[in-house]
Amino acid sequence: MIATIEPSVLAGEIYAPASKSSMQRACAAALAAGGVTIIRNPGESNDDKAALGVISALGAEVKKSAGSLEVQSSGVHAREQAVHCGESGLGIRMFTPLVALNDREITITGEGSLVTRPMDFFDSVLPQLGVEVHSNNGKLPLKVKGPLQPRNITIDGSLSSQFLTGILFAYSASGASDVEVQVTDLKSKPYVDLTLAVMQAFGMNVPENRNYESFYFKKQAASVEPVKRTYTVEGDWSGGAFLLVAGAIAGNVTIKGLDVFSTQADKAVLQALMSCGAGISIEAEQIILRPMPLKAFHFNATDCPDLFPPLVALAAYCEGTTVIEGVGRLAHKESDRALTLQEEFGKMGVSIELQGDLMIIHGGNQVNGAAVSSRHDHRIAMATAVAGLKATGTTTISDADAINKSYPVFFDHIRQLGAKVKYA
Ligand SMILES: O=C(O)C1=C[C@@H](OP(=O)(O)O)[C@@H](O)[C@H](O)C1
Ligand SMILES: C=C(OP(=O)(O)O)C(=O)O
Repeated sequence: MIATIEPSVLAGEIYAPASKSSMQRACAAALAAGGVTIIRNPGESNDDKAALGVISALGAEVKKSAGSLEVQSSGVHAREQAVHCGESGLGIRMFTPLVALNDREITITGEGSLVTRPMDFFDSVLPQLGVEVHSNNGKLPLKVKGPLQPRNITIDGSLSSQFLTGILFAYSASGASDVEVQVTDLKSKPYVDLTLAVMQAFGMNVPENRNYESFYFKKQAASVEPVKRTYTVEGDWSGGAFLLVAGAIAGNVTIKGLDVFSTQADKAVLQALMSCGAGISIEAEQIILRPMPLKAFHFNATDCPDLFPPLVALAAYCEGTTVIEGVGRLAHKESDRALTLQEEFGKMGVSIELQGDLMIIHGGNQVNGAAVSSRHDHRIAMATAVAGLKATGTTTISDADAINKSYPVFFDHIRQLGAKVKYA
């Protein structure tokens, strides 16, 4: 799909989409905790659909009705020999340890950029937990044969928090008792808070977080009886960040459905918006943005790496030199995002330097509409679209359907806000 964006003035209100981080965790928890779960506000992104496919393959019954899903589960009991994680990094890293609770060999596959993303973690960690693993030199497909046994272990958290999320789910689901997961150099810490919050909401055995260096499952007797529960998927601060930035540069917009008390990492976009002098009012039920002259800002995105793309779009319109820390976190996303941002924004006349862990964006100059490519990275498609709203001339984005990974209605939403956007 090619999307075409013309300079636009935005006005109106919109609900943020469902968070794929919250939705995929809810799927894992509904499977692992057992019982009956009603999931309200379910996400419909490709990553969310993949998660539903995985939990069905692992034994859950999923029934859809308007505005909600019902998931019935008696724990992890695979009924397929293969599970497919689509293109979801969280999906494969969270579900692989859960797949490994089974005592027969199961193949785990993925597609698109996921086949080139690193999974070596499993080669080194799962055998320590009694799991046989075969990977394709640290990449997909994986074959695992459990059952995983929770043991005291130390893992490396520097590449991604997603592996820890998977280990914690699997330990909890397999009755871990008096066992500790130690983690070194953990990055993206708030995502682990979200994992623990979802486990808590599902009545799972939640480990004690000892300063993000150790997660201790205390001694426990029997597991809790499966119950009936309702979980509402949170609005998405990651997708919402694009709407907030669009409002800050191109119009008066009201965004609803974002919980300011969420543990989502990307809620930190509010700090960046405040530091650049955006016209922002944060109210109980909504956030209102209006365009104001913007100034360069300094932001550390080490623990919220998905904010780089919307913040680059914001920085392009901020007078002066913006510095964003955490570039090292971007190499293994859907694309090598630091380079992709540099090259695609470069086509729009936005100069970006990469200096070690720092991204330096020279803002406040004319931003030109241009022919750019998402490189099949959903956040690049959305960032260039937002930048195009205030650019001079037309922006065309090829491979724009990459948005389906996290926010399939993104272009519809900005159109509802008044963006001049065409896609076919
Ligand atoms: O747990 C999650 O929901 C996610 C964690 C982050 O990954 P890392 O932990 O690899 O930074 C983030 O980039 C990803 O989009 C979603
Ligand atoms: C990197 C992302 O997701 P994941 O790692 O789950 O594929 C993302 O959504 O930007």
